Order: sequence, then structure tokens, then C-alpha cells
Amino acid sequence: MNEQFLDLLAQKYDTEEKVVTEIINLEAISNLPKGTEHFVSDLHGEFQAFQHVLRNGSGTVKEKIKALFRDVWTDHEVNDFTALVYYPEEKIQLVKGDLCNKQDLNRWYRQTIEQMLKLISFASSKYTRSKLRIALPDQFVYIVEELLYKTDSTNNKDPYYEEIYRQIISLGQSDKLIIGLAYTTQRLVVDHLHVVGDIYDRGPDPDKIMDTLINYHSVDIQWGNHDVLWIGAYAGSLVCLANIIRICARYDNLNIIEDVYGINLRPLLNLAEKYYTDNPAFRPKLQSERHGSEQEILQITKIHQAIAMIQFKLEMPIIKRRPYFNMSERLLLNYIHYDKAEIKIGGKTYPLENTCFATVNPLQPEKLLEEEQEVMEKLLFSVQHSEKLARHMNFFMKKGSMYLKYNGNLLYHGCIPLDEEGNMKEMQIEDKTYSGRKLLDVFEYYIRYAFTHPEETDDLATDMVWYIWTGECSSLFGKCEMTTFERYFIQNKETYKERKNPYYHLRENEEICRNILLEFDLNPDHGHIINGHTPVKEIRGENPVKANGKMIVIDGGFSKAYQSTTGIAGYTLLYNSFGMQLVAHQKFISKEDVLCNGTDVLSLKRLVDKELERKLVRETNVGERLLQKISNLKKLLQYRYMN
Ligand SMILES: O=P(O)(O)OC[C@H]1O[C@](O)(COP(=O)(O)O)[C@@H](O)[C@@H]1O
Ligand SMILES: [Mn+2]
Repeated sequence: MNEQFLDLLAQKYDTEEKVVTEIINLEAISNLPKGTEHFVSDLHGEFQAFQHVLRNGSGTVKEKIKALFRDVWTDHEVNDFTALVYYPEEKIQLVKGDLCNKQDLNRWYRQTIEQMLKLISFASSKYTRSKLRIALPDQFVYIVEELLYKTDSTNNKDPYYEEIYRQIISLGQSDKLIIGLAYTTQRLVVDHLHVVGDIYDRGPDPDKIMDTLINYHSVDIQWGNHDVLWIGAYAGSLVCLANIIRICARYDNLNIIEDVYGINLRPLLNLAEKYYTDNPAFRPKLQSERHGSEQEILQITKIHQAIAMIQFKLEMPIIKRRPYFNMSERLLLNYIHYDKAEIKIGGKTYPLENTCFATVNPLQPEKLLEEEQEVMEKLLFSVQHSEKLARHMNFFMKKGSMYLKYNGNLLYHGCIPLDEEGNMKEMQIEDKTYSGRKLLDVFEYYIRYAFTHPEETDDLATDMVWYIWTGECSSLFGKCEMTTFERYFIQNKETYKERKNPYYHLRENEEICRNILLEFDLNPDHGHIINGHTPVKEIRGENPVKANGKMIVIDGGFSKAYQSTTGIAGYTLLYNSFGMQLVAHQKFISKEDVLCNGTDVLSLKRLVDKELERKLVRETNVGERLLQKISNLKKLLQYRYMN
């Protein structure tokens, strides 16, 4: 081992005792059971449902409460306490409303704090004291530790402990402490969170999800196609930008663009008012609780058309300058017979309905009007100068990737593009071809390049980000084409079909999944693939666990727009020291419902894989690093102190 390295290490561990203590500490930690990993995906802006799943640890919190108090509590009491752990601020207010008498309230405080401490002690039993300390509310660490670690079996200190409780209550600290302890519990039940893509689009609050993740204690993200679309917009891709605005208009979410990220839509609205009128194909999908005026809806309908047409135009030069994208069939504005209002697709002619081609010059359909150009430039400027968006997109870069190898498993959002025979599908980019892992790596390279060069708007990297949203070899899209245009303008639904990559039927096959794991240097006997992106249609009997347990599809199904086709509100996955469990969630109604009626989203657990022996920290990614550190410290001990 390099002596210089050991000298550096010796600066931190400058006595034999320090080295020895650290070795003992790390050895002990690596023999603890592995922490619980929590997998979620396809959140699609549904912050309320997401935060509920996060707060209840996909059912883990309730499970712990039941295990502790089942024998002494009724279901009602369990539900009440569980709601307190999930939403402490709100629940305390409700309790205060019920208990008007001060004595009763103080008794409730005394009891509740003690119960919370029991729960924490139970939930932290597989962690070190120092890990628990980090999770405790800062201002109360000292007294909480006193109460947690009472070791006095002689009862000599009983009055001392009682006094601590009394003082907390009389000094008016109970609310704060209970709230702090509730969050500690939430934090303890999940050690690490994986978000397997698609935080953005369709639902109303992706920004709140991002803020929650930024503050979360331990998280990684596998980018989804929708996330990459937002990254692309921020990185300077005008066509990605047009897409995110179009989707926000379609789902009546323009306030995300305007109010949340502070992007001025006025220029786009002016353009929309000038060229477009009402159009049934472009009315927004309304959120049920929304109370928009007719006039507002009309405005959105116009913006929706304006930005969709800009998008269709902007796609064309990219398709032309990148022949290897193999997308010439998507040069749709070229295939329109404008006088007859018809289009020829795949050799067939279809009539066009609800057209809005006022800004299209049939001789040069891809050409943006000067006004359109200006609008896009202003929008891009605004997007790239939104501080909040910058914060969220930077977080994507810091914690996100195309795929992740973690504790022997492979995580990605969409697919590994395959051909019909199950071979890795090849894509040509300039004069090279890529497939499998190399293809995903090169996609990630381009995304990162585009992100760090936001001023370049039509270079290969920027075009590539859009390709990853919609191209046939994209591992995030996984389909041959995106038929957005057809769904707006053609009645015949046969044109809406988006052919899926063969991956989606081949992934049922164990051999295929084993090959994919091997492609990523993972052990196919132990590893699993964790996949998001496609809603599992439980209604039709689809099983989220495929390929003899090698493939687990956990599209969280949080997206309300898709719940009628899935039949449930989706899946999440837990992986603790005992094994993997899939959790099926019922539709989340509201936080209020949980608080007042004690109803919780029913979570049915299904065992996916059971560890033969309890899995320890030393067998995990983190453990690997610990073992490396131990080995370095042992060398230091030899080199410095044993000679
Ligand atoms: O239902 P919408 O909002 O029109 O979106 C449909 C589009 O979304 C996609 O399904 C991609 O989104 P997902 O990643 O959520 O599947 C496209 O394939 C399709 O064209
Ligand atoms: Mn997706």
C-alpha cells in the first residue's frame, strides 16, 4: 500500500487507540442487519399520495406499531396512533380539539411520548446508537437518549425519569417533541429510497416531490423519460421545452410552469390568442377538484395548440439532421395534404379533424414563424433562469442516472432495448454502434454533456436528450413511436398504437433477465431487475413479478390518470434484511381521511424473495466500502503502530 496514503490516513487516526476504536466500530456495524431499501416509481407529480407512502414506509410504520401494541390496543387505537406518526402536526391539533381539559391533555402527552419512545427503540433496534442520534430531533437528543437508554433496574432513578417527562410537558415542549419523534420514526423505518423514474408530468406537484427528495436522508433516482424531458428543456432543447409545456397544458398544470417555476407564459399566450380558437381536441384534461372559468379553459386550449404546433415543427430539423435517429416517418407535417385536410401515414390516408395549422406554411412546414421563434427564445431564457428549476434539475444530476447497480440489483426506468430474438438492440450514433450497457452509458454521457452546455441548443447531445424521450432505441421510452400527433388530429384509433420494444414481452422470460443482469456484471443467481414505466394492469391479471422473480415491475401507479386501467394505485417494493416484499397500494383518498377516519391505504404485502440467512450490512454496497476501510485501517495499524 502506498505510504503516502497511509501517512494521510494517519493524520486523521493519529493514535493507536483511534485506529483500533474505528476498526472495532466498523466491524460491528458491518455485522448489523442491512437497512431497509424502499423502491417507488412513476410518481407523476402526485405529491400527496407519494408523501403518504413515504410517511408510512409502504406499511412498515403500521407493521411496527402493530407488532408492539397489538395485544393491548384496539384497531381504532392502532389507527389513531399510526395517523399521529404519519401526520403529527395535524393529528395533535385534532387531539387538542377533543381534549379540552388540561389534565387530560397532559396525561395524553405523558402517555404518547412514552409510546413514541417505545416505537423508536423498536424501530432502531438494528441501528447503531450514533445512527439513531443523527435521526433524532436535534434539540431533544440529550433527553431522548436519557429516556431511551434507561438501564437502571433498581428503580433508583424513577423519580428522575418522571421529572424529565413532567418538565417537558410543563415547559410546553410536548408538541415539538412528539412531532420530532414521529419524523424520527418515519426516517428509521426506511434506510434508503430509490425513485425508479418519472417524477414529472401529469400530476400537479412534481416540485413538491423534488423538494421532499432534496430533504430526504438517503435517496437515488433513476431518470424516467418524463424527467429527461425536463432536464432537456433546462439543458437548452427547445423541442423538449415545447413538450413539457404541451403536457402541462394538456393536464391543466400550467401553474407549475408559471407560478411554481416563475416562467412567464404571456408571450406564448399572446401568440396563442392571435392564431387559435376553441378546439375540442386540445381542451385540457381537468382535475376533478378544479374550478376553472370557461375563459381560462379556453386560454389553455389555445396555448395547448400553439405549443403543440411549435413542437411538431421543431421535431423536423432534428429528424433531418440526424438520419440515424431513424425517425423520418415522424416528419408528419410533410405528409399532410393541407387543402384536403388529409395525411398519409404508413401508406394509408386518413382524414384530419380539429386541425389548427394557421401558422404552418405548407411549402415549408417546419419553419417557425418569427413570432414562434421569439416566444421559444423567451421561454428558454426564462427556464434557464428559474432558480427553483435550476435547483431541481441540479439535484437530478447529482442523485440521478440512467441505471443503477445497488446491492446486487439492477434498477432502471424503461427497458434495455432488445431485438425480437432477445439480443441487445444496436443503435448507431454518428459512426459508432452501441447496445446494452454501453448504449445506456452513452445516453447518460450525452445527457450530462447537454446539461453542462446549456448554451448549445442544436448540438448532438441536446438532440440526443430529445431522442431519449421519444426514439425507438431509447431505454427510457421503449416504444417505436410516439403518436401524439395522431391522437390530436386523427379519429381512427388504429393510428394511436405505439408499438412496444420486444423487451416488454421478453422480460417475462428468466433467461432474458439473467442475460441482462450479466450484461451489467451482476450475479444472475442473486440479482433482480427493478423496472418502472409501464403500469401493471392488475385488473387484467398481470403479475408485477416476472421471470421467476428475476424481474419486478413497480410502476407506482400514482398517476390518477392511469388508475382506471391498472385497477389499483400501484406497487412499491421493500428490501430489508429478510428479503424483498412487494406492496400493492389501494387508491389514496386524502390526508384528511387518514387523520379523521383512521383509514390507511390498504397495503397488501407479497413476498418476492426471501433471504436464506438474514442479510448483513457487510454484504451490501455500503458494507463493501466499510470492509475496504477496515482493511486500510489494519494496514495503517501495521505500518504505524506495530513495527
Ligand atoms: O396519456 P398521455 O398524457 O397523452 O401520454 C401518452 C404518452 O405518454 C407515454 O406513454 C409516455 O409516458 P409514460 O412514461 O408515463 O408511459 C407515451 O408513450 C405516450 O405517447
Ligand atoms: Mn415513463
